[in-house]
Amino acid sequence: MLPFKEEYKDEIFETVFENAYHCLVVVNSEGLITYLNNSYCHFLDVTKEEAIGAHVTEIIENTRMHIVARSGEEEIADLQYIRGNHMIANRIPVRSEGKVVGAVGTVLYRDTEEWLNMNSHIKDLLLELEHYRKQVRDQYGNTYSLHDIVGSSPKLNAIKTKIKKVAPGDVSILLTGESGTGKELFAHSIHHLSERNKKALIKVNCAAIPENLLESELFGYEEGAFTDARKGGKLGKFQLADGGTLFLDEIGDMPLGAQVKILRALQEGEVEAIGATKPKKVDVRIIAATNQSLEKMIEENRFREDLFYRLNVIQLQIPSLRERKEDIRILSKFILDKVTKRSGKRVMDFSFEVWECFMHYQWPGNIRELENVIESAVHLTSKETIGTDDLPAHLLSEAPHNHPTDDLKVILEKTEKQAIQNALKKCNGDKIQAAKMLNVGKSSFYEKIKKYGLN
Ligand SMILES: Nc1ncnc2c1ncn2[C@@H]1O[C@H](COP(=O)(O)OP(=O)(O)OP(=O)(O)O)[C@@H](O)[C@H]1O
Repeated sequence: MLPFKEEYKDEIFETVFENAYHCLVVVNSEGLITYLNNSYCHFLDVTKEEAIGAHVTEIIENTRMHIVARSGEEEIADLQYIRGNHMIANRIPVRSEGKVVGAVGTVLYRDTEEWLNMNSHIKDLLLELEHYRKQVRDQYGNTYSLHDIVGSSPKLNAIKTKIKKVAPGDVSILLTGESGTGKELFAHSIHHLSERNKKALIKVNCAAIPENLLESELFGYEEGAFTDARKGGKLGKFQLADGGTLFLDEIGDMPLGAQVKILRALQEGEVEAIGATKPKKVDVRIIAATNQSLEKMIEENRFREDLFYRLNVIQLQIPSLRERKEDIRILSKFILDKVTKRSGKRVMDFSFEVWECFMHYQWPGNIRELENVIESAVHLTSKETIGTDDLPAHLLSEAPHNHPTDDLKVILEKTEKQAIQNALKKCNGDKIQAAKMLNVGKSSFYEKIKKYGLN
């Protein structure tokens, strides 16, 4: 084949790039746009002047071009949501002398009948997927991952790191911690991170099931096993969790009789439904949780030592809220956002005094109590900012005041904390500005914020 004449090169490029139906973008290795064709400009409603030189993330929604221009790994036929449409994106790295120097991206966008049909087909499929996801959520309860666990205190981060290490295995995990610290949330994230996440996490609240029903709840029964037995029998929680995870909540409330049966099921890997003629193999991972001291219960002969060792292969102690006060702010904001979205009420923030109160209160009911306090305050308040008059009285009685017996160090610390809080309030939470206002270095300011749990 004869090569094109050099003088047609520009025309060819012009035809291929500018008059193409698809959208085309080129970025350099820093992710800055070096070229955007007319179709794409038109679709994004930007001019070439605005786009060229800008970082691609500022111009194109959900783009990954800057990532490909760095990683050098091409991405073909990726679904990308831009301006209300599901587009098909290809991202191809450009190399020069073995080095990645940028990337070329195309998104398929043809304003034709087929594309519109395909787009609505995808929308339809996504709706269907959401429908099934909801069904799964309704059937098995919500599923949560580590991302849903709000907070970044060193204590919480240490638990998250440990969870990432132990979740993939099959070992039993015992979650201990006061009521309301989030044990159930952690159980979900362990399941989510494990290889069992395609199967269900089945929860048994050992405290909520009457002793005489526990066996049939856990192991199920066969048709005709007893007078009220349902036609066709009933699967137990162990069978439902087969291949997945069984979460035994409030394990300390499990009666001794049922403890023996659970131990047998775990040791032998099989369960026998009531009225069944032979046991059936089950493969479950156990996560148990308790807010009681099982060691103490063993001493009092209320919990079996052999079951304890079986469950306690890895123990994760979830810290109370008062042990990680650094998380109170972010948790409160997260909860406020959740409650206002649900209630539709416009409440934006907490007053300075409320923060003060939250930081001094001991939170015996932990995050569940924080949720209740915020939920009731949102309903009670008539302002956009929750004030102390929206809080229950017992929270206020723990508010701080200088004690006559405080030594100088304590008084200085209280004053320092107050000054930092005031500065942060004046600067709308902007730490760098607040540090400047108080004339302290950035790193020492951050240390103090951490020390006083103000982040
Ligand atoms: N880190 C967190 N981030 C966001 N929400 C949290 C967090 N920890 C707990 N919660 C919320 O607090 C509430 C109580 O949590 P959860 O039921 O998991 O506690 P628990 O330790 O299992 O309590 P109990 O021992 O009483 O069963 C839930 O609504 C949960 O979503």
